[in-house]
Amino acid sequence: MSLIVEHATKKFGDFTAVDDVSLTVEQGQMHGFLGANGAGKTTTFRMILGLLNPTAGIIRWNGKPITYAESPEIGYLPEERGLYPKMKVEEQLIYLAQLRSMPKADAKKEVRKWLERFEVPHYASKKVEELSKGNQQKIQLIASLLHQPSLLILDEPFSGLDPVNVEMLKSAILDFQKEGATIVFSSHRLDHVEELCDNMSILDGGKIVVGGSIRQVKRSFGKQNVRIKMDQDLSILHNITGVENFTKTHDGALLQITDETVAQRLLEESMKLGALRHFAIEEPSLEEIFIAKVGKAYA
Ligand SMILES: Nc1ncnc2c1ncn2[C@@H]1O[C@H](COP(=O)(O)OP(=O)(O)OP(=O)(O)O)[C@@H](O)[C@H]1O
Repeated sequence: MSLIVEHATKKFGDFTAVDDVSLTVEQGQMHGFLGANGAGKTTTFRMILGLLNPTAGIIRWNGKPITYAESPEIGYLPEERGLYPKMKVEEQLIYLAQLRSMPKADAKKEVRKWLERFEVPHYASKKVEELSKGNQQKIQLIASLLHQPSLLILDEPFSGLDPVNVEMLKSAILDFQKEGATIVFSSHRLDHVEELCDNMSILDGGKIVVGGSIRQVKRSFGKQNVRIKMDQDLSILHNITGVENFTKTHDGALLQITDETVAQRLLEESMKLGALRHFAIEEPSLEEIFIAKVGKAYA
């Protein structure tokens, strides 16, 4: 049950919103889809969902080209609100599950279970518009996974949530993955992607500029960081060949180096300066990789 996007391109008139995007998400994997505003994430999701036809390329689910007919197998949490504001929560969730071929009695049982899990059972007979933004997001997530889809597409699932609710939704999504679902999600928080995903893609101007397993992406980036904790002034270390960036921290310094061999030299030089409390080589963060590849910070 893998998702395969092969050379997908989407043009709106002369404008290319998605440009030759290819990626594979194996069954049970969680794939992080990153990109600044307008990079083409939602357009790619809409093609995967069969809501937009690619101008070129093909999208396969379970080996077959994806069409709208597969929609009961797919769960989608759109970035913009996709719920009826005037309809009551429970009634609406049951209705949406039935649209995806779930029998009413099963839908009712699942709705109760999810409302309990997300600690909102008392909102069952309230209209969606009466709920806070965060609670509407919980209902939106329930709507996307209630019918037990095997492919889940989540566009910014954690937006508008406080940290406690982020954890609640994260654990539900992870449980869903453990049951075998294939998940693609976009987020403006790189730490969420780093924590949850096996693989990732960074989209820029409709093109994938970085893709693969997070470990592999970090390894192939080459550059690493060295964190040093000591009381002496460390700014002289900035002059060592291979030190690309020097940031003074409250307890020492963080240096970006071109490769691991520079770390050895840094260790020797810092030991000459005085008593070393801490010296560690750290892998690059996704934020650093994003800035290097896209040329601006991600947020
Ligand atoms: N129906 C459309 N007609 C014309 N242009 C469109 C259409 N849909 C999207 N676009 C354009 O395609 C580009 C990609 O949009 P898309 O919504 O896929 O980006 P995104 O990565 O999801 O951005 P965001 O993070 O802001 O949601 C944008 O420049 C957008 O204006």
